[in-house]
Amino acid sequence: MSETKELTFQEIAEHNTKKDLYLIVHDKVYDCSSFVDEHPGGEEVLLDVGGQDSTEAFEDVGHSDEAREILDAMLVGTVKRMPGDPEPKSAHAAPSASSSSSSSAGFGVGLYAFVLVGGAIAYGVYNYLQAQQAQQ
Ligand code: HEM
Repeated sequence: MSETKELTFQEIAEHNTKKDLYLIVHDKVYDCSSFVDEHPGGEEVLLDVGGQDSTEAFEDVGHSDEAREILDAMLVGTVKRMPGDPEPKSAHAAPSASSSSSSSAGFGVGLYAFVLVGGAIAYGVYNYLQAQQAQQ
């Protein structure tokens, strides 16, 4: 079994049955046919992503190092990308990029709120002190 074998999306997509099941995880191709019956998460989830990129599904579950070792043992090759093929899926790149921009936006809104509330309190205190002075 050669680790440098390259398979196109079309070739991989043909392996989508229980007896002949290829999955893509992080642009590597794995033959999971022998593992389907043993998967602790059930065969259904593996068949759902058979012949497709299952990187997100695999990473979302937070699989253990043991799961990754099992995966390594089933390696058959890498994905050969052709024009028009889907982009590699990364479970982490998109959320981290959007969360950093939303957190900076959140900081901006929080800063405005802080200035407004602080100004209102200062104004209230100023009025209170003026009223106190007027009474004396
Ligand atoms: C072919 C690649 C996969 C391998 C080698 C694999 C292996 C494993 C292993 C060893 C476990 C036991 C817990 C652990 O060690 O993390 C597990 C659990 C699980 N897997 Fe996978 N898995 C694969 C793909 C998937 C995919 C694509 C899904 C889709 C959602 C999935 C869903 C689950 C779920 C839900 C559990 C938890 C089961 C439970 O705790 O009841 N797995 N997997």
